[in-house]
Amino acid sequence: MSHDNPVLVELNDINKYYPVGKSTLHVLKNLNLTIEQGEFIMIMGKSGSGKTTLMNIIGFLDQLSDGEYIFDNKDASELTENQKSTLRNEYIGFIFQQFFLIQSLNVIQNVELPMVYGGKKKEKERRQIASDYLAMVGLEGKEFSKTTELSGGQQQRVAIARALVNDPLLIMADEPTGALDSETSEDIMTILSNLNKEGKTIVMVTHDPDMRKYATRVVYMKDGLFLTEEEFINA
Ligand SMILES: Nc1ncnc2c1ncn2[C@@H]1O[C@H](COP(=O)(O)OP(=O)(O)OP(=O)(O)O)[C@@H](O)[C@H]1O
Repeated sequence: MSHDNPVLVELNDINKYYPVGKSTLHVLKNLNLTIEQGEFIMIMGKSGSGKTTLMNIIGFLDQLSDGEYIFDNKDASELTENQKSTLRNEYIGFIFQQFFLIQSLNVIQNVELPMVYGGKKKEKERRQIASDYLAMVGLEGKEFSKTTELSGGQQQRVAIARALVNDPLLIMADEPTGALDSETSEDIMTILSNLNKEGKTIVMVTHDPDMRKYATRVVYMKDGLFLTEEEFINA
């Protein structure tokens, strides 16, 4: 891996504990991870290994218990909740297995939403940007459809467009193809892979080894620890 690119994410010795009854569950164990701009990181591991917890910490959806998190040269521990939600909206685009589209809004309104929250762009500009991204993911003509009228693959395309409209530094994708058939999964992965080739940094969680071919780097997890590929195969 080259070290020419700026570092976007730096996790130093982070731990995450969850209280479970009277005891605590140690979910992430002294993890160190550096992500440079332009990488496509695939976090692989079985159910319960801690992938989603790690993603949630990187995406400012959850707090670490201890350790240091530097995002885009900003120390997360020094950010207020308001600063974190602004950062989440402006710098990070989220894609989830279950799409999480808002059914009471049509397709283009869903895609506009992160710009509405951002409050910086006028309605006409928002509409134009949203429609450009919808065209980019192959959904031209579906702008005013209900989200419930779309196939799973189309819904995930809407979610990808929504994740992109604020031109985020980082795309976080948690099992983005988990609810899709294999052909549709490949279409979605081709979109993500092309975004990465154009320079977007992507972190994706999966338990599907076939997805590794899209990554520039694979991170293996088991029981809250990072393993080498060899350790992972033998585990
Ligand atoms: N809020 C919580 N409170 C208590 N335990 C939790 C909480 N969230 C997750 N855990 C536990 O932390 C561990 C890691 O969970 P996590 O969801 O990060 O794993 P995962 O690798 O993403 O699994 P999956 O592939 O099933 O989503 C699991 O043992 C889980 O039960």
